[in-house]
Formats: sequence, C-alpha cells, structure tokens
Amino acid sequence: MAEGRIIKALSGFYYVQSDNQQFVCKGRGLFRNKKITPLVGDYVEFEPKDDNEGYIMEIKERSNELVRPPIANIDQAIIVSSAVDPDFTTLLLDRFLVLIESKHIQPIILITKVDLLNEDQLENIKLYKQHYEKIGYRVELVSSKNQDLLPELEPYFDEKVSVFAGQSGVGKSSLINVLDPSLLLETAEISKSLGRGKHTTRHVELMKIGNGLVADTPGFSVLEFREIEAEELADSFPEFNARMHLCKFRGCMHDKEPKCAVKEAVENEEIAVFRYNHYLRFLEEIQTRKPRY
Ligand SMILES: Nc1nc2c(ncn2[C@@H]2O[C@H](COP(=O)(O)OP(=O)(O)OP(=O)(O)O)[C@@H](O)[C@H]2O)c(=O)[nH]1
Ligand SMILES: [Zn+2]
Repeated sequence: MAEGRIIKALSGFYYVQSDNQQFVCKGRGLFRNKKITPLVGDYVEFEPKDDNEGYIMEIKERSNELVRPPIANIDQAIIVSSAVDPDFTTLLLDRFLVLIESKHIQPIILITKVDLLNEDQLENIKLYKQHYEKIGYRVELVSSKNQDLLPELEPYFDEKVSVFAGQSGVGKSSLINVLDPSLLLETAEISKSLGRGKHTTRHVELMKIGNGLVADTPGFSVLEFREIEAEELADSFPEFNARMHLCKFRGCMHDKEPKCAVKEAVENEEIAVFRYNHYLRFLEEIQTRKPRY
C-alpha cells in the first residue's frame, strides 16, 4: 500500500501524487456503494499497480471541504478584490471572509489593480487595508500590470494548498499568470492536446506556485450562507470573537439584546460600524432563508 494526495480528478480517474510519481487511480468499488467520492486534495492510501496505475483504498479524514468546486484539505483562500473596475466593496469582501472563516480556512486578502488608482483613491484603499489588518487579516495591495506594485507573494503559497476566491473580472487569472507564467503555457498546451475548450470538461486541478499548490478554479462560487447557522455567524467575525464572552446574555445574537459587548465595542469604535452592519445584514439573510429540504 502507498500513500499520496489527489491532485486532479477527471472522468472518474484520480491523479495521485506520491513522492515524485503520479498514479492514475480509480476508487475502489466499495466507495460507490457507500457514496464516497474522493476529492482533489484528499490524502489517500492506494494499491499501486503496473504502469503507474492503482486503486484508491482509503481516504484520510478531511480538515475541510468545498462543494463548488469539489476540493478538500484547503489551507488558505486568497480573496481577490479589485480596487476599481469592478469597484472595491467591503460587503462582498466580508461575504467571502465569512464563508471562508466558517470553513476554518485561513483567508488572505489581495486588492488588485492599484496601478489604476489616483493618489486619493490609493489613500482610501490603504485605510481599508489598515481596517482589515487591525482585525488580524493579511492584506496586500497589488497589480498584475506593474511589477513594481507586485509585492513578493510566493512565500504566501509555501507548503500550502490555496484556492482563489473573488468575483469575475477582479484579476485572479492575471495574477496567477504573473506569479508563474509557466502555468499559462501549460494550461494552453493541455487544452490543445486534448482538443477541449475552456468549458467542455469541468475538472479541478492543483497547480504548483513556488512550493505550494493552487486550485485552478476559483473557490466559493456559491455566495449564500446556506451552511451557516445564525448562532455561528459571529464566530466568523474575529473582532467579535474576542468580546462575545462579555455579553450579558448567553446566546446573545448581538442585535437586539441589552448589555451586548459587541454593540458596546461598535459604539466605542473598537469594532468598525460597517463590519457590524454587514453582520446584521448577513444575520437577517440567514434568519429569513427558506428551509432546505
Ligand atoms: N490595470 C490593471 N488591469 C488588470 C489587473 N489585473 C487584471 N486586470 C484586467 O482586468 C480584466 C479581468 O482580469 P482577469 O484576470 O481575467 O480576471 P478574473 O478574476 O480571472 O476573471 P474571471 O476569469 O471572470 O473570474 C482583464 O482585462 C485584465 O487585463 C491589474 O492589476 N491592473
Ligand atoms: Zn452580544
């Protein structure tokens, strides 16, 4: 028996990386009966056969998993927001942050297209950077068009599995391409040799950037809080976390209750009011969502 990690899944085959070798594996028959689906990112035990083929026998316990795209054991999510075009919005950024925090994945915030900003706009974006850094997030202002405005990002990927997240057009692909131009070449060649366009086969693959692995499709394509309960929402706001135990009522939802430590911190400006307003908005969204069947 050998051990490895699934780095790609394509039409029922799992590409398992084990040391410096790759094995093309199928899942054992038992998986189908038990409705177990191996995921890209899974650590597995497999039975190697000739010609670098094999059977996956066991899937190790996952630390987390995403449904769209299907991927497991993610260490960090790189949230890409553009400063302009489309305009920077903290509402969308907070939505991503909550989804990522709720999965216990480490977020990193990259704000792109800073080459397009005038001085005032840049100062404004820097204020947001400070806001989020105060909460404890890592934030970088970047540009894919101007190398002078691209800080050293490769260390962020070291030994980690990352997914990119962010709305369309913010510059995710551009960023991946400048981080490792060989990836661009590679993907172009693969689609040519297999004769498939961008939309024919959907699959997830982990690519190498520096010493890390990055999923080639953006994570978190569903931006609804389907899997988050109202009582858990505040856990995804780190700056609330430090104070929640001081609320008068157990099970305080930090909206209408008196003597709420979170609300007091908003009044003292220790918690940014825009973050609190987003919390209230998300809470309402969760409380009024239709039940799932
Ligand atoms: N000026 C400037 N333009 C950028 C930058 N990054 C991306 N762009 C442009 O923004 C547009 C969208 O960039 P993409 O990299 O395709 O964005 P994406 O996030 O991958 O978009 P989707 O594939 O739709 O999810 C392209 O026209 C890029 O050339 C940047 O840092 N500065
Ligand atoms: Zn409270």
